[in-house]
Amino acid sequence: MEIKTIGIVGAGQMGNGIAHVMSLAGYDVLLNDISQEALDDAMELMSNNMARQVSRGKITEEDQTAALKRIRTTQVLTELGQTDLIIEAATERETVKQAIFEDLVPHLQPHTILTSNTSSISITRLASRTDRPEKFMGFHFMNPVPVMQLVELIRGIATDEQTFAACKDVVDKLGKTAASAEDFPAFIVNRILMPMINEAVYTLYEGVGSVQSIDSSMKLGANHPMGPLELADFIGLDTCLAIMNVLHDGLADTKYRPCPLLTKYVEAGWLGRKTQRGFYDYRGEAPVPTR
Ligand SMILES: CC(=O)CC(=O)SCCNC(=O)CCNC(=O)[C@H](O)C(C)(C)COP(=O)(O)OP(=O)(O)OC[C@H]1O[C@@H](n2cnc3c(N)ncnc32)[C@H](O)[C@@H]1OP(=O)(O)O
Ligand SMILES: NC(=O)C1=CN([C@@H]2O[C@H](COP(=O)(O)OP(=O)(O)OC[C@H]3O[C@@H](n4cnc5c(N)ncnc54)[C@H](OP(=O)(O)O)[C@@H]3O)[C@@H](O)[C@H]2O)C=CC1
Repeated sequence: MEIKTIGIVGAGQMGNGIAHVMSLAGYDVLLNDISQEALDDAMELMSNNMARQVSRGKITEEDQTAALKRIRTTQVLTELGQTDLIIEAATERETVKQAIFEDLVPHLQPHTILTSNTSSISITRLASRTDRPEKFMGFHFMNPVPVMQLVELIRGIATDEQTFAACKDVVDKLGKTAASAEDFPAFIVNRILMPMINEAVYTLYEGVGSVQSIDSSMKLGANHPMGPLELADFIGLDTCLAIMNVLHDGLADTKYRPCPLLTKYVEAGWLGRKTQRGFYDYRGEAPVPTR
């Protein structure tokens, strides 16, 4: 079955990036969020990001105009039932995702494929709450979506071959590279990346280094494009903590214990770039370390 229309749930940093690349690849996109403000912000951000791509010669102005025309927004989740493929990219909380899929199910066409952009949560468990576990899988983009080459594709226990092939075809049409991961907590990228970020927070917590020295060390000493604390702020500290909790609960090993300092930042509402404060304070001209 050929996929033509894509529904995206959640217009945060991932939802807007996914809508951006899907529309440029020629798909009709219906973007949903509970907040009209989030939908308006996403449209503005996509327009700005595409304008930058135009100015760098990566796409033409015609590409940008045509892509933006292919995106519709809605606060009514059930309208997404008319699309061929749904990618859920709402907050990393299992109860939120389950409620979204439960609301969607009665409104889906028989052929609609359901996927989640979850960073860590069991695909098999999410699928089991729907009417179509065979047409359900993980479709995990990396941040920032327009720049990062990888998409992790995760089969749940019941995912069928046609569903996997249809999603792989979409990844190919985006010009990105698919990696297949088994359905275990946090899959491949976050199973490896998130304990490193958590360890960087422990390094800060134990006073081994400051925010600046930890980030500089990993940038200059290990050639990482961003330091681990800068990257944590970029991902969102709430998302980082949620992933560590899934690893800790799902693998029952103390080596995945979330650092209490990470928990404290999240409890303070200091979630990183999206709230303007995390391991750095972004409210001034240049980011200032908060420790
Ligand atoms: C948590 C999960 O579940 C999984 C994850 O996603 S984990 C996170 C994975 N992501 C990473 O590890 C990102 C690590 N960081 C990087 O790779 C780089 O710092 C970065 C690509 C984000 C920025 O690179 P940089 O060189 O510092 O900055 P900058 O020059 O501004 O950007 C590089 C290019 O990306 C583009 N870019 C950056 N953000 C963009 C966005 N949101 N949309 C479109 N283009 C963007 C820039 O326009 C620029 O393009 P050109 O090459 O044409 O100039
Ligand atoms: N950040 C990252 O680097 C990556 C994140 N992911 C995953 O992508 C998903 C989204 O993350 P991200 O974009 O960073 O998160 P954000 O916090 O930026 O965005 C989440 C969006 O979902 C909205 N939302 C919450 N509940 C609902 C709902 N019931 N229906 C519709 N929209 C809803 C939120 O609205 P409001 O703000 O009003 O609550 C918000 O606009 C998560 O599962 C995350 O793990 C995957 C790869 C990388």
